[in-house]
Amino acid sequence: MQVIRSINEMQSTSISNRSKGQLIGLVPTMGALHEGHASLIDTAKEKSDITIVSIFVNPTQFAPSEDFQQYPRELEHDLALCEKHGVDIVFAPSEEDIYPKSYSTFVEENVVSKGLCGISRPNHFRGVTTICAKLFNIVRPDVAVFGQKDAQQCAVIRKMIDDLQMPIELAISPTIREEDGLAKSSRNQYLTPEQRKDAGLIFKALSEGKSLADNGVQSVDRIIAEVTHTLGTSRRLRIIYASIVDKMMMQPVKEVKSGECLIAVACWLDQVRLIDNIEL
Ligand SMILES: Nc1ncnc2c1ncn2[C@@H]1O[C@H](COP(=O)(O)OP(=O)(O)OP(=O)(O)O)[C@@H](O)[C@H]1O
Ligand SMILES: CC(C)(CO)[C@@H](O)C(=O)[O-]
Ligand code: BAL
Repeated sequence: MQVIRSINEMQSTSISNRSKGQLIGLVPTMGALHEGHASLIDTAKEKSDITIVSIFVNPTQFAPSEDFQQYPRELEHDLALCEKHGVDIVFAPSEEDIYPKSYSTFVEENVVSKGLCGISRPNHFRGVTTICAKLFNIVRPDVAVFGQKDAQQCAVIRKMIDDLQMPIELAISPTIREEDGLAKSSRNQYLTPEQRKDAGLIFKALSEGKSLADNGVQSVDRIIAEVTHTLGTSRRLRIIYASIVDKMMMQPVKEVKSGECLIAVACWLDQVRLIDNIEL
């Protein structure tokens, strides 16, 4: 496995591999890798000849009040996981190379990114689309793999790829969960044992909502009432949003149509912000 830190070296390596006809798969990450990331790597390996994992904690997607400084950085552990899963190249650029002092160009999607997390994290997706556009230009992937756990992120990236005619296939990998259903996430590390117990309520609430829909309930209000009721049973949990939206544009729906929408939630578990979703 090769570890590349230089942007120029990553770009020339990819250009050379592409010229040999090799398909390149990219898994963009912020590191602190877990089984969720591992399943994205496995998906990338199935779809490409060369699998590249990028590791970069992207400052532009964090608000000044958020956890950029505190975000876990565990390069040795990450390299071991990548090696174990047969990654060919880890691309781990420095912040100064990605955003030199003179940096001034941003990519912004203006519809899909504005609701849900876009309300409480107004510049977040602008940071995500900017870093992904840069990674796509540097790594030149044929396929880029993202996790369904971040459903709005997937929809925003899909729209950017489409709007900007980027020649990239978007592959979406299912959410990998803990035994009690909690979506695996690097931020789960922040949870105390008591908070970790209450975190299981998020998937419980989503599953109860889905079960109503599976039993023919089409009323958005009825399903959201159930979801918020369950989340409300923990005094530690504060709901940021709980919405039913269409899968492509992330806009609120009036009525549940099976196969077309999902329940998305974000909440504060004390000081830790968690998101999850379930397809209906
Ligand atoms: N449990 C999971 N199942 C599937 N994909 C996941 C899971 N967790 C993260 N991913 C995906 O991994 C990619 C990189 O995500 P990231 O490095 O931010 O990890 P994370 O665990 O989501 O961290 P965070 O706590 O910051 O949300 C994203 O495409 C994300 O959707
Ligand atoms: C896609 C991403 C790596 C961009 O920084 C990040 O938003 C993430 O880890 O989901
Ligand atoms: N996986 C989402 C990255 C973030 O919350 O910044």
